[in-house]
Amino acid sequence: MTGVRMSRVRVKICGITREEDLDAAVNEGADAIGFVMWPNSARAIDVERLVTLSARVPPFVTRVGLFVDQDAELIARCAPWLDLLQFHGDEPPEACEGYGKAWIKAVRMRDDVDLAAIEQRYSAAQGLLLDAFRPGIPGGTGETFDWSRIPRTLAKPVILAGGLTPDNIAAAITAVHPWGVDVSGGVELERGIKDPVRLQAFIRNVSNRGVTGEPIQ
Ligand SMILES: O=C(O)c1ccccc1NCC(=O)[C@H](O)[C@H](O)COP(=O)(O)O
Repeated sequence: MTGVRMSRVRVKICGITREEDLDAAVNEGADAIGFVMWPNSARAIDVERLVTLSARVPPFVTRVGLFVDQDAELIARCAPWLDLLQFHGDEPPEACEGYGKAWIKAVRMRDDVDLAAIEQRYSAAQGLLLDAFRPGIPGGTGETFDWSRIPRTLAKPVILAGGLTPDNIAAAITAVHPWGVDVSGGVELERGIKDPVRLQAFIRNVSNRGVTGEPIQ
């Protein structure tokens, strides 16, 4: 049987801290690389490391910087080394703008979250990254959430995150039909250290799916 490939699901590998992990992700075909600039994370890098790692990213791979309610001055210092900003805190929309970069809004899927209202409020965001909610932890929890809570009616591209692994990614794509997927802990040996085997399996398992979640023949 020949499958019709309508589109492909984009993959972001998040929490990159080392050159070898960056190279492995890029060589496997990652569309985007995430750098955690929030200093309280075990996956955090500083601006100096960002400059070094960012320079290693080839053309057509998106460099994404993650921020959690951080100073405008720090974000502005990072921005020249990034293609896209990802905001995980309570930043109002105005605080996400003014850096000359496209940005996405990370939304933690608390029980009472109103995605339609968030989409309206953050209307200038390029997409919504939907992640698990755990009190006090702004991201990278390694936990999934109930994917059926994501309405099909959102206008913005959805990036699915939270507890994705090589084993559940096919089911996640089938359930959500996301524009993209984002993984950190599911491809790690330990925090900030990626496992090349899991990385390869994750990206290959995404690449084998179209937007319908059906295998591509
Ligand atoms: O990874 C972190 O430590 C982190 C800290 C603060 C804000 C965001 C963070 N990560 C955000 C990501 O984009 C993760 O990739 C996403 O939350 C999924 O993580 P995981 O559940 O481990 O795959």
